[in-house]
Amino acid sequence: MSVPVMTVPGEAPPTTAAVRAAGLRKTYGKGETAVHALGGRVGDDAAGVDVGFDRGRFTAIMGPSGSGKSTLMHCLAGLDTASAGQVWLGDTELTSLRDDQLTKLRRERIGFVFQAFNLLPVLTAAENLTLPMQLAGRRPDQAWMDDVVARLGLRDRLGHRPYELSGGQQQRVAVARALLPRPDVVFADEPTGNLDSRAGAEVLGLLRSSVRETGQTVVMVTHDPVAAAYADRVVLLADGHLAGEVHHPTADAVIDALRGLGG
Ligand SMILES: Nc1ncnc2c1ncn2[C@@H]1O[C@H](COP(=O)(O)OP(=O)(O)OP(=O)(O)O)[C@@H](O)[C@H]1O
Repeated sequence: MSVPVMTVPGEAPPTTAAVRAAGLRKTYGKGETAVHALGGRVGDDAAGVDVGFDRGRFTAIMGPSGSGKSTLMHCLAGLDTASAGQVWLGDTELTSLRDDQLTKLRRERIGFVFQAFNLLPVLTAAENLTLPMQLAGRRPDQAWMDDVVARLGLRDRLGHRPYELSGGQQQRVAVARALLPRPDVVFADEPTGNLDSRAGAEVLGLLRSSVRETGQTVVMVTHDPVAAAYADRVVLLADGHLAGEVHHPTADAVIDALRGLGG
């Protein structure tokens, strides 16, 4: 017998993992200079990293410098290959794909927001926004584009080039660019690292509302407990291993959890 799924208006629907990893390990280099960035050494007793990121939720990844946050994100996003273990994006196992298949998957199903905005300086905001979809041979849905542009407060900036925009405006273009193809997951790597606190709060609020209002899945690496408090859940890493979680985080709860790691 199937059980009806009840959703309450205004609340997120029940979730399953949009992206997950099992037994994930990453080692850089070989021999004596090898760095076991994630999950320890292959063959060690300790298991690799098992972690899932719920669909329609905002998750932050935190931990001390060198704990493996970027490595985890890069492996989850198919930007780096795993040394062992598996990564799935929905039902697709990334770790079994060839490079060309991974490139296609990243283009079609993953959105990225980086600390450095990564906008092309010769293109207008509008051209930057639509470039990834054009490269993928897709046409953005006009109503959806209008909605994203309006929500991100970019309507009167679309004809501007990046150097004519503030850092906060540039990052909002980068967020809109990531949201436009309706990706399975948006990965954000220190998205507020180059912004002042007000512009940072705007960008985080936009990521938050994309999760709440459109069910977008967001996974964000950050050092900032205030930024992490915008998330539904914080996953903590230490020395390349999972080291705990904070649900419904406040900045203070995150600071306490990081202190517990010695971070
Ligand atoms: N390409 C690489 N080659 C060799 N070692 C690497 C490489 N990338 C990362 N590492 C090492 O792997 C470990 C984890 O790095 P990673 O960048 O994932 O940590 P992080 O938690 O994101 O750090 P930070 O907060 O400082 O950005 C570190 O010891 C780092 O020096």
